[in-house]
Amino acid sequence: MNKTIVALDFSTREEVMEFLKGFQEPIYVKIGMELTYACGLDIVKDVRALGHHIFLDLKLHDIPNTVKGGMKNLAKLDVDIVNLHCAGGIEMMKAAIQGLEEGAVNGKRPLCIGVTQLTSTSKEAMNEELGIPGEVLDCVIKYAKNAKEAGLDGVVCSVHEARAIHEACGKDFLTVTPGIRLSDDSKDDQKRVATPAFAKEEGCDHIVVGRSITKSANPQQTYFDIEEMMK
Ligand SMILES: O=c1ccn([C@@H]2O[C@H](COP(=O)(O)O)[C@@H](O)[C@H]2O)c(=O)[nH]1
Repeated sequence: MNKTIVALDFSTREEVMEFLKGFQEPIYVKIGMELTYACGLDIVKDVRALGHHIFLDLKLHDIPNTVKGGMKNLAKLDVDIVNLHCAGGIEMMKAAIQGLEEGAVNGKRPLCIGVTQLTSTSKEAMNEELGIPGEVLDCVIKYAKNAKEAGLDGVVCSVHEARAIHEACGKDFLTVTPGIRLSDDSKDDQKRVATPAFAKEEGCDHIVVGRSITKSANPQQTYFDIEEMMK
């Protein structure tokens, strides 16, 4: 199974198809809000038809009944992974799993993972803007434990929290880590960043990589280089 999940943060179907043309074998891709809001959920079917694995990153966060209904419909798309915000609470996460089970295709529901704290959130922003005191790690672990209690399959976190999450929630509890940068000195919206090599060291199950691949001079080569680093 590919360790790298490529974030298809494009705004047109043409850009997606052009990018995927470079891959003869199935890869793991992430379809998020930029692409979904531009192309609708038809893009999921188009990418699936090419044989790629899909993490549908729509980060649901609403009252339990609404999330349950939303997840029931997402399950029918037969994607591999869906997600939600752990901040919605345990009741909401349990409802999500119920919805996924009700919508499951051939009795198999997508994996469901919870976003703990966005990798663009710093300690300062979490404390001062979001009003959550303490260390990011403590909040992330608390949310991961809640996710596990609710029956989720894993969480989205930064590389820096993956090891502690596996210790707290078990090695089979998935850690999916965005905020991947090829050098330590990159400065953009991501705050809790790490290299693929460090992700491997910390035992992350999957890394999510967007711009470092899609905006590189040779995206396919960059993808294969990163996959090699994760082996
Ligand atoms: O905490 C999170 C949750 C999701 N993401 C998503 O991952 C990619 C990262 O893209 P880069 O270009 O590699 O920064 C993007 O689609 C985010 O929506 C995240 O970054 N952090």
